[in-house]
Formats: sequence, C-alpha cells, structure tokens
Amino acid sequence: MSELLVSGGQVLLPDHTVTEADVLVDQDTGNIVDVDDPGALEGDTQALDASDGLVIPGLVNAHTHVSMTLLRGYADDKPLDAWLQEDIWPVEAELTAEDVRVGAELGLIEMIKSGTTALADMYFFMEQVAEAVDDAGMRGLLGQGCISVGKDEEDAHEDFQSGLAFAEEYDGYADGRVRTAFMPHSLTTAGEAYYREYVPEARDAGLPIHFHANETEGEVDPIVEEHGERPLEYADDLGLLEPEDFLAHGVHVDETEIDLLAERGTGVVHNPASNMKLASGMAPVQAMVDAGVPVALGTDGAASNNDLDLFDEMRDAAMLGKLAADDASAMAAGTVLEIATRGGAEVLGFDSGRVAAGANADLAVVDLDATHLTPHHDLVSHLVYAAKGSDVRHTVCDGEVLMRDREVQVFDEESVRERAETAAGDLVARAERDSGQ
Ligand SMILES: CSC[C@H]1O[C@@H](n2cnc3c(O)ncnc32)[C@H](O)[C@@H]1O
Ligand SMILES: [Zn+2]
Repeated sequence: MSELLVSGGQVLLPDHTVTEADVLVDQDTGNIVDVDDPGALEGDTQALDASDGLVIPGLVNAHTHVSMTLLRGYADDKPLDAWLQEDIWPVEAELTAEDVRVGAELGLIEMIKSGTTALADMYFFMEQVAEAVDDAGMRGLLGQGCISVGKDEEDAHEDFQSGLAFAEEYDGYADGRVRTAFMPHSLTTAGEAYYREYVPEARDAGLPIHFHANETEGEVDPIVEEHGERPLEYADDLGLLEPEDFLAHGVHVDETEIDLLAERGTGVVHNPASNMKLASGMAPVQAMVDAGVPVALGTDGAASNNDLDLFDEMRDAAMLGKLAADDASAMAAGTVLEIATRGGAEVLGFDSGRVAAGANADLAVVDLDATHLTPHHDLVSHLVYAAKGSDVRHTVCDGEVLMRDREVQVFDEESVRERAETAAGDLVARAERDSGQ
C-alpha cells in the first residue's frame, strides 16, 4: 500500500474548526485514512510538509468552460447577449479539438495552482477536456453543451445525440475521476422539442442534467411570454429539476422558484464574478441557502471572469451576497467556504469537499506564513476574505500530489503556456479572416 502523509500543519475540519493535526492518505484507494494528532500517524512512502500551513479540502469549481482560457481578455465589457453573439460564438465557431485541449490544460493548471481539485465543465470537443482532466489527475463532471437555436434540425439532433453519446462513453473515465452529465446549454438556446426528446434518454442513461438558467432578465421574459410560467416552472415541466441536476447562475429567481428548487433538491451554481462582469444581476444566494437549495460555487469561463481562482470567487460571493441581501451578515465566511467545498462536492455527486477519514483525498495546503494573512485571528475568515490562489503551496487529488511547493507535477507549465499563446493567436486570426476584418 502506498501512502501520503500530510504533516506539520493545521487542518480545517468539516465543522470549520481548525486543529493541529496530520492527514494520512491511502494512495491506492485515493481516500483519507485518518486525521489525527501531530506525530500520531505514520506513512510508508511520500510526505508532504504542511508546516506553517492549513490543510483544507480541495475547492470545487462547479460551473466552468475551462478551455475558454484561450479567450481570456478577448472580449470584455459587454452584457451576456452581445458578448456571446458578437464576439464569443463567432470565434468559438473556429475552435479545433487541439485548441480545446490546450485551453483545458492551461485552465486546469490555473486551477491546480489555486487549490481547485474538481470541476464541472460544459463545452465543445469534450473528449479533449476529459483527457486533459485525466492527465491533470483532477476530478471532473463533464458534458458537451448542446444548442438547437440557429441550427437546422439535422445539425441540432446531431449535437444532442453526440452530447448523450459523450456522456455515456466517458462516465467513469480516468479511473472514475470523470463523471458525466447531459448538458443542454440553456432554457432559451435549446428548444422545447429537444428537451422533450432527449431528457428521457438522459434519464434512461442515468445521467444528471446541467444547464444555464435565469442568468439575465432578457432570458426570463421570453420564457414567461411563450410558456406563461417562470423559467424554473418551465424547467420543472421539462423534467429538469431532479435532485442530481444543477443549474448555473440562477440570478433572476423569484420566491416560488427558490421554493421549487428546494423542494426538488436541484442544485444552483453561484457565479458571482461572471454575474457582475456581464452585469447580469445579483443572485439571491443567501435566500437560496436559507431555503435549503443545494448551492455550489463556480467561476464560469475565464472570458467572463477573467480567472479561474476560487479564492477570488469566494471573496466575490461574500461581498456580492451582502450587497444583494442588503445585509452585512449575509453570505458569511463559513457559508461561502461551505459552498466552495462540501456544497460543491455534493452538488456534483463527489465524495470530497471535507478533510475527514473515508472521504476522497482531495486537498490543498494553504501557506499561512504571509504578510497579508497576519495575524491569525480567524482562518475561515482568511480563506474567504484575505487569501489568494497563489497562497496554495500543495494540491492533492485522489491521493496524488498535483502541485508540490508550487511546482505543478502533472504538466509542463511553460510548454502549455507557449502552446496556448500560439493556439489563441491562431484562433483569433482565423476568426478575423473569416469575418473579413
Ligand atoms: C455550448 S458549450 C457552452 C457555451 O456556453 C457559453 N457561455 C460561456 N459563459 C456563458 C454564460 O455566462 N452564459 C451562457 N453561456 C455562456 C460558451 O461560450 C459556450 O458557447
Ligand atoms: Zn457558463
């Protein structure tokens, strides 16, 4: 049996208390064996030094489009609709499988370097993302984003069929670290007929469903006009609100919809930075937490954020949550940390998000020996309000060390950066050539 002993530091326990302890990991099962007093545990093989550090659960990025790192800074300062239609969709039409692969590698490196060990990802060429997640040693819930608007019927059916085929083929890939979902893009970009046809197929295949919903006011109004009900009532009619399902954004949700989500047990991924940058609005996230909706945290893609650092996102969730509720006690540090760890893991169906015996050994060690983290009154407060992704010293997923002393072990970071720079330049050149610019 090979083991990993993370020792010499403090540990954030599931109840958010902090104690001096060591963590023993079984690398064969990828699980935590024990969390015990300093020196009480012995490991056979590898050691990871956590002195002056805090061992926390690996963070969970529950909604992203990781390969959009190639489009970071490509189009900013526009609302969602214009941003997608004028800039993002035209350039995405030029994407190749190789682009998606290198964009994913770049984004996964960024995540590893900021303590994220699991993600939910919706994009194109998802085989490439699955292989990159495998190489990264991370955990992913992956799905091809399916769209019917703007396509002829044959192409739209092909998109939904290949989305289901990907999900069925890749579920359990990467020694079980990759799980899959059926991912229609949104309630407005996938037509009702496609939901009626493919949701039952997804259910037969046992797949969860993930989609964008209630992101902007402009997306809510047409659904109310066409269907005479709120978007999430429409989603419920379509069979999209099962306990294993989860939607992204949920900004413009009313009380009825919040109650419906709580009743159904459907998850909501809060994306505060993207919601602010695209001026989509302020999600009533504390109200959803209070109602018992399973809430998780996500960055959305790097083109609407513009980074994949969940420490930034936690701070944004706390700040925006207070503003949205007009209440400084809303989205307190403990609540935010919970949605970024255990809450996210539960929404994605992973047995991670906590440092406890039996859980997946998905961990990050945060360096506390920093000027901006001094003094140490309250480490939960520090994680949410003061720490940065660059404070992460080591990252571990499934018992394997993905980053040691800030050296990424699973990719050649320099070479990925070079390849990504070239791919991004070529991609934009193709888009400009084809648009006649
Ligand atoms: C069909 S793959 C996913 C699709 O989603 C686009 N996207 C990125 N960010 C958002 C967002 O905030 N709302 C809706 N859609 C978004 C992405 O560019 C891909 O086209
Ligand atoms: Zn999104």
